[in-house]
Amino acid sequence: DVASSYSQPTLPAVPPVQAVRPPPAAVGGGSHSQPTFPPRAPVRAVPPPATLVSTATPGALLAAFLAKADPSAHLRFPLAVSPCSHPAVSCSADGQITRLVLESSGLNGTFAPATLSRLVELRVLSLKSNALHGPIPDLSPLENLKALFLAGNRFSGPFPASVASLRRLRSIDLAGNRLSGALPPGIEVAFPHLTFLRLDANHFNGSLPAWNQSSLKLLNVSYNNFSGPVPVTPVMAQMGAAAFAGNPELCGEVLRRECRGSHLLFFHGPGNNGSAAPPVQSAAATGDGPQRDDISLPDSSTPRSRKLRRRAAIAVAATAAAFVAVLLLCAMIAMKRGKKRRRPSSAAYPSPKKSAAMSEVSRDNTDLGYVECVPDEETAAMMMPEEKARRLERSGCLTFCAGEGASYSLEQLMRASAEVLGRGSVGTTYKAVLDGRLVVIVKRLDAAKIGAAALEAEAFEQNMDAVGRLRHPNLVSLRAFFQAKEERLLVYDYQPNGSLYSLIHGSRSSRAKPLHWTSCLKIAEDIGQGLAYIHQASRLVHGNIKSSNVLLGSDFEACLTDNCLAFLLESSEVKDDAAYRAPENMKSNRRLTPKSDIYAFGILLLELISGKPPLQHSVLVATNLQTYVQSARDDGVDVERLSMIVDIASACVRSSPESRPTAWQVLKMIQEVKEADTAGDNDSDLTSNS
Ligand SMILES: Nc1ncnc2c1ncn2[C@@H]1O[C@H](COP(=O)(O)OP(=O)(O)OP(=O)(O)O)[C@@H](O)[C@H]1O
Repeated sequence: DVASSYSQPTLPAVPPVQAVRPPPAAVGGGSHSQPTFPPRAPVRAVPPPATLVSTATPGALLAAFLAKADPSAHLRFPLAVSPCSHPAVSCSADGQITRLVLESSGLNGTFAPATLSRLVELRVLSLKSNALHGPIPDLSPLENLKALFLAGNRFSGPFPASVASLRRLRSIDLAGNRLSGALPPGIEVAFPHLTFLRLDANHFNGSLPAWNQSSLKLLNVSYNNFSGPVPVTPVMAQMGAAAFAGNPELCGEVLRRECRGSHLLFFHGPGNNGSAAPPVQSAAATGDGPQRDDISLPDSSTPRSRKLRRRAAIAVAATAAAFVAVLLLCAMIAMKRGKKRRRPSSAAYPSPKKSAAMSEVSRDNTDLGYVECVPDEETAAMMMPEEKARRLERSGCLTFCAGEGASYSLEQLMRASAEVLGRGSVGTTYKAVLDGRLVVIVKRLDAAKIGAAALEAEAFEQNMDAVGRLRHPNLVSLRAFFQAKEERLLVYDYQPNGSLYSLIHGSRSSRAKPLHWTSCLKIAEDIGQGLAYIHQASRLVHGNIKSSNVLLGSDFEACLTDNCLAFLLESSEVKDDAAYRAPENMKSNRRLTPKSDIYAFGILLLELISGKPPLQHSVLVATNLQTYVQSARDDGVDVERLSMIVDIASACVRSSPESRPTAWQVLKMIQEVKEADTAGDNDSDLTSNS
């Protein structure tokens, strides 16, 4: 029994999760009943970059950049007119570009050297959430740059040394790329004003620098291959263990993981040759700073540690003072506006049936008289999520998640043209187009379906804040959320290629075959990656895994959506898809756990490889799953490998939650089958697609 042998405790207890997906390839391979992928759009007709660069006007430099970054001219950027008139661009009085925000714009080429890097007046550059690949070019001429957001692309190569020369940088976000190698020496002191640094979900290795500038409010290096002790500086200790998670070789007291060859968890960072040194107490441990239950550091009374402690206390006090000041400011603005505006007490939570389009959302919310608290874009780009949160009044604010720059305002969101995509278990889903360019998905929660408890403002904000921090190539990102008195909206990335449900069942006739075997393995691995990340990185529960909650991204990568809305489902009488519901959750008052996600994943796996609808529990227990799946496939898939996947699914759907494998174990099992399959393909004895 493959599954039971895999579920032996041979796997690490706290394993790493590969947060970066492998190169897209498998989905769509083969000729057997595959979706027809859209053909490539024609190449933009622009002069060759060299010609453009030599003229060196901002417009020409931008054109040269787009010629390489957007080879299919997907963006339709109007290059004939001045770029300054485009909403993605801000310019100085003399026409120099100071801000360029091309997020989620479908850029899938490369970042050509000597293009944007010659826009020397740039303050903010964001190319987040595209599919740019290749190295990050030399950016050293951008001496004025304060915010650099390149997260969520496929950049490869080392940490760009040129970035380390940009001393004015305050915000750096390189998360979710394929960057590798050690960080440049001296990077910990390269940016005196650094407030925000995200390097998570890359392939960086080597030791961690000892960042300790008091300005640094957010640091995340999780899901890389860093090794050695996490330096115990007051600033790093305050970040909490999650900031360093997913680096199996990291150790030290911040992670409460003993370093090999050391019996003392006292470190002063790299460079001390691992020798034991007196411990440094973090601000968290002084009781002054935000308390984190995962950090408890030993006491110390050396002069050095006292100095560090004093500094930490000052930093925490300053942060607290700023927090109070901003709250007061927000409250004053709210009171002032509240006096001016009518605030109808009867602003009912509109029924989704009533609101067929976002224009209705717009009318409702205008009447609510919300407080607009989105800062201007440059400020937002440099603000910490915490700072943004401080700007958040209890109602009526649009909050951007996980350090996202505020790339649109609440007003733009409310003005967006929108179409209803469907009515799900927790509300209505709209596809909204902001200012005719940016497409987002807006989910409008329906209080009647969910119940008031889960929508209570503070709990809702806390939950969405946690969900908004999830960033993984196989998860649909929550970008922002909005709450007014009786309104809750969630804003997600738009996924262009439909759902797995449609792919499996959509246009198929009743005699249709299941998806190509290679695609099945790739999709199963993608979902496994996303789920393992949720369980490992955040310790949250997805709560609603099913084929309609797996969407296909621009490269047909499978992405889980509606992530971690379990808190909405638990407290309600929501009618979810019962087939995916674990037997222990059949009662209405259910507590969703990682093991209920695993059960749902098992059902989904069977659906994926058989091409048949999800099996109800009562049918499942009476079914020989091997026969059930094999009878659904007549495409020559190697029987042994097929039965290995069925074994994995069988382990997931065991009645007892304790005996189901973890998401990480499931992922490893799928990857092993996939690797065996690839090796077998090379021997050309598998998966004939007749
Ligand atoms: N991020 C997205 N990008 C593109 N389409 C989406 C996105 N999110 C949802 N959809 C589509 O919108 C439709 C409605 O989704 P919704 O989540 O409201 O319903 P559901 O998935 O059927 O039910 P549930 O609420 O139980 O998940 C579905 O067809 C879904 O594929």
